[in-house]
Amino acid sequence: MSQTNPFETLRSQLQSAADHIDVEPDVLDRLGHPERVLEANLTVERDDGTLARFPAYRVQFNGDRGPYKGGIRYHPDVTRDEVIALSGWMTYKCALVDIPFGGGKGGIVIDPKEYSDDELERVTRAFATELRPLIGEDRDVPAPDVNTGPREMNWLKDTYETLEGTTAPGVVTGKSIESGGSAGRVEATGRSTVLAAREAFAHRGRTLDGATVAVQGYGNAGWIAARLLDERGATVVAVSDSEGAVVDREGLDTVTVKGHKDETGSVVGLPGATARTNEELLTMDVDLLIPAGLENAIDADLATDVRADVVAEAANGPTTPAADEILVDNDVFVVPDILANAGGVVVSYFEWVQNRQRHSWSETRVNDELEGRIVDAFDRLTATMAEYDLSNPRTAAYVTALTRVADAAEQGGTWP
Ligand SMILES: NC(=O)C1=CN([C@@H]2O[C@H](COP(=O)(O)OP(=O)(O)OC[C@H]3O[C@@H](n4cnc5c(N)ncnc54)[C@H](O)[C@@H]3O)[C@@H](O)[C@H]2O)C=CC1
Ligand SMILES: O=C(O)CCC(=O)C(=O)O
Repeated sequence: MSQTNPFETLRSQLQSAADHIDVEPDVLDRLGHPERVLEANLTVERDDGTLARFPAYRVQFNGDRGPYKGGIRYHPDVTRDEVIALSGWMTYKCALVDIPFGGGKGGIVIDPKEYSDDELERVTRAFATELRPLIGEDRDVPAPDVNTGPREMNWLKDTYETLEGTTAPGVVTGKSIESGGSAGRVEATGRSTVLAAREAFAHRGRTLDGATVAVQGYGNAGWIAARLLDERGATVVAVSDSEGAVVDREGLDTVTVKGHKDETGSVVGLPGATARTNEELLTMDVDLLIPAGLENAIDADLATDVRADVVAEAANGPTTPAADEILVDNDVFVVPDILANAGGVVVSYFEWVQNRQRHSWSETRVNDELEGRIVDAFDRLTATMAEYDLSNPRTAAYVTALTRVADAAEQGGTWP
């Protein structure tokens, strides 16, 4: 698998859209780079009394449409360019689904499996202390991403509020319900992936009922997508994580797989299933493929062997630009990440609104409003494909998103 730099991927995606709209090269250059990058070294005491150092980043990519918004990732392979790319994707994702946020992202270079819960709490609180001058309900609003969830968001909020001497629940989203989180936020990313896949199938005159599905990555996004597809009558035939894949052509019980992963740490070894590699999963003969792991899962070499009709990108940046072209040439409909996984940030927006209003919505209201946003964004995507005669859905998504960000920047007087 080739390791394309995600920041180059982002710039290539923006260029593909700019080729079809009236954006000057200097404006494109500006909108393809972050406004600022915080680089910190978190120093934390380990349980044995020694010190450990963790490089950490928070990137504020663009704030022309509202406060910077985006998750925080804990992973040993986090790099500065990766976090920049992720923050850029957040900028264009928020614009595409038309919520009043800019884009940001954070990351800590850490393998959380190697640390105790107490150590992870100290790391998170150390990061919150570094972030304090930069974040805030109207400035920059973090959220969960890979290897983080409600627990880490609660710690971030608590540290921020303690240091500021106030209550400010909207300073982070993805919190637990008890700490001001929203109903439906944990499921939102997987839910939007399924809604987007449903729309893509409908666009091709098909339904999800009876469709076969492979899901790469069985974390928050992947497992929820798999479970909802299972509930909607699709057959999930393969799932994976970083350790490998398991396959059952008769269909996996998604809840049983989750239980096995919670118990053993991996989907691998699931009783009754056949072991496969991640590459084999990605090239299986299925109707729907959901990459829900990390970037660069589908490169050009692998793309030629992808046999799914629809790819719905739960992960950010799973398809390299070269692979994207091959998939389009092979008539695979790829629902781009900035639409398919936008449910996470859309429900984060709902959480932020509820926090600002000191009010809470029912889960039904959250899910209904999420569905409306995703369906609208999908309709806009297909309308843009038709209007500009585009065969690549991702280019259409960026045509809309880039136009909105460029308009906001220009009208806000970002440059003379
Ligand atoms: N959590 C959220 O709200 C959102 C997450 N995303 C994206 O979804 C993707 C997954 O994030 P989460 O589910 O939140 O993370 P997670 O930490 O809950 O799960 C990640 C899963 O991916 C697996 N994985 C990692 N490397 C892999 C590889 N090389 N091959 C196969 N599986 C691999 C892990 O084993 C784990 O099962 C990321 O790209 C993230 O940026 C996007 C929007 C929102
Ligand atoms: O919920 C959010 O604010 C951001 C989630 C996220 O990091 C993403 O969409 O990639």
